[in-house]
Amino acid sequence: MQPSNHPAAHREVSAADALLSVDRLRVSFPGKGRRAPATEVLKGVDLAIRPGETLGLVGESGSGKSTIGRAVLGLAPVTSGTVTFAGRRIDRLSARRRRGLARDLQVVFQDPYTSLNPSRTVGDTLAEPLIAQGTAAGASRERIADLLGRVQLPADAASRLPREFSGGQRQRVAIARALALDPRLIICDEPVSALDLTTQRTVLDLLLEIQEATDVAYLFVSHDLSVVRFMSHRVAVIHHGEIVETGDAATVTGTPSHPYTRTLLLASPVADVAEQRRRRAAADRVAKKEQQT
Ligand SMILES: Nc1ncnc2c1ncn2[C@@H]1O[C@H](COP(=O)(O)OP(=O)(O)OP(=O)(O)O)[C@@H](O)[C@H]1O
Repeated sequence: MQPSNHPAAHREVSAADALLSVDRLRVSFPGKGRRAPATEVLKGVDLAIRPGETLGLVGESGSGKSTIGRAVLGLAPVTSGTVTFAGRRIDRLSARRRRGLARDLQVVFQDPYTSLNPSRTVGDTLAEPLIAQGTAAGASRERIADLLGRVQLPADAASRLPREFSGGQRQRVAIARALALDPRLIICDEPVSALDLTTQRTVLDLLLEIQEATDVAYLFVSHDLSVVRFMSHRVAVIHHGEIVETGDAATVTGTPSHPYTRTLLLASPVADVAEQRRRRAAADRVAKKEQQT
């Protein structure tokens, strides 16, 4: 394998510019049996995101994408390394301080069918973070109407239950909940993979519109290179728990320098058969050249 170009690329974002910085992050999960060895899932990951920026994180299933998001949220066991948000270390926060961080750091999960409480109305779901942060009931009703408008759901959605909505509409509710406290960063963990193609596009467009209006930053996790290319300013590629390539989205997804990214690019479906042939030919040429050297 070609050496990673990652350490140099990580310096694209200086510590002073970063809203989120993940440095040499290692995460291990304990083995299943008493004697089973621990599995190291993240092996020294470095990432940085600027305010208002989307960093796409792409890699195949099991590569460790969600674990990065979960570690940032304090939900995965960090063995070593640091996570810094807005200049403050957040990798070893107490539960109370972690709750305080919810104002600035939110998440949208993959599955809109399990991420919403089925017995709570949409209005109650949206009120929860507002009330937890001390917003008065009257002000939160207004805010809920505003949030529903922002995600293009009707005002009467507040009195309905999740089961009355389609997958795409539920994901809009999850996005509205994430936006409730005007966060600075949202971790979007495969936010459209459970949706059909047309619905995917409308949800992605909505996320872009929200970013344009609020300057929120996204860590956008997906196994789908074409979705990541569409959404991201910069892209990081993860393979077996290591970042193998980072750079601006057009370069990483158009002329990748790491063989693994080229494999991902070939696996990414394109409607144009001629374009797919061109990609294959280009990849074959690079592979031949590498064999010769
Ligand atoms: N709580 C856990 N305990 C043990 N192993 C875990 C745990 N969570 C994740 N893993 C393992 O860590 C590895 C990375 O998982 P992760 O969910 O981060 O991958 P991913 O790239 O997001 O893949 P996918 O797109 O399929 O979710 C997998 O092998 C997974 O089985």
